[in-house]
Amino acid sequence: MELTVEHITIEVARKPIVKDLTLHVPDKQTVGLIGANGSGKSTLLKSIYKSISPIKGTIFLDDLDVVKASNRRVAKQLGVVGQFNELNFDLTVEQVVLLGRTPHKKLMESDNLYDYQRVQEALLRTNLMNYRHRSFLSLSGGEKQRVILARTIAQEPQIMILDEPTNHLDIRYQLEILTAVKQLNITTFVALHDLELTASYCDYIYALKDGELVAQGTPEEVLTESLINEIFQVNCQIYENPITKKLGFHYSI
Ligand SMILES: Nc1ncnc2c1ncn2[C@@H]1O[C@H](COP(=O)(O)OP(=O)(O)OP(=O)(O)O)[C@@H](O)[C@H]1O
Repeated sequence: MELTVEHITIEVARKPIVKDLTLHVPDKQTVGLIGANGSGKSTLLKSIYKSISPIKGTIFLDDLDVVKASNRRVAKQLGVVGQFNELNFDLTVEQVVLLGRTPHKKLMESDNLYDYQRVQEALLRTNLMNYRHRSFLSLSGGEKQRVILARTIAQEPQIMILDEPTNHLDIRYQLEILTAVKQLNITTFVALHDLELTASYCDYIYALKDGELVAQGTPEEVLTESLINEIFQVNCQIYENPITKKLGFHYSI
């Protein structure tokens, strides 16, 4: 499934936050979105998962018009791991992951063997089998983040949108969560702050500044010292990470 965003403008409180932006996420590719705090990354992602409506432009998942389609129709295809993952009521981990099946169910339809198999697989992929009877609210921030990823995996989306999915996670789980996402082999659009993770996991990158695209291309094309200086206002030195053989970064201000 591919994502096509064309000439999107989004206003929040009458202020343009995303400005005439066009981008494309090809089938089964992992595409990264980078930019400073407040550059409009979350706002753009929210318009793709229908939490906010653009005032102009179109968003398509293959030929599904996201702006016009119902939430349920979009949720059958698209999974979201957001920045803040709180629930107001308590459920077990297994129950939270089972909620991922909701878009596929009719009203009052009960959960069946296939649903429970999807939940089990999602718990295995996110290393959460031992947590399945724990209360969600009792978990740490990083554990909650993994449960939300498991819920999204159980949803069986064809495209996944992730907004800073490594927030709250220690180094091992940062790598684990991105590896688990990559192994799903589905179309992925992910906002990340960590440029080494971006360089390691993304096939292609879009860079956002003040709601406009300032660069796009492969990690090597986009993640240059001058672009990083321009969008993050830091001095940066790039080297080859001796372990990953991908880009490494030193920063100073
Ligand atoms: N409800 C709102 N009311 C007013 N301004 C808002 C609202 N939501 C977002 N904004 C503003 O829109 C701009 C873009 O915010 P957004 O959350 O999209 O940025 P971001 O790139 O995701 O930032 P971060 O890296 O900090 O998560 C910010 O200046 C923010 O203050």
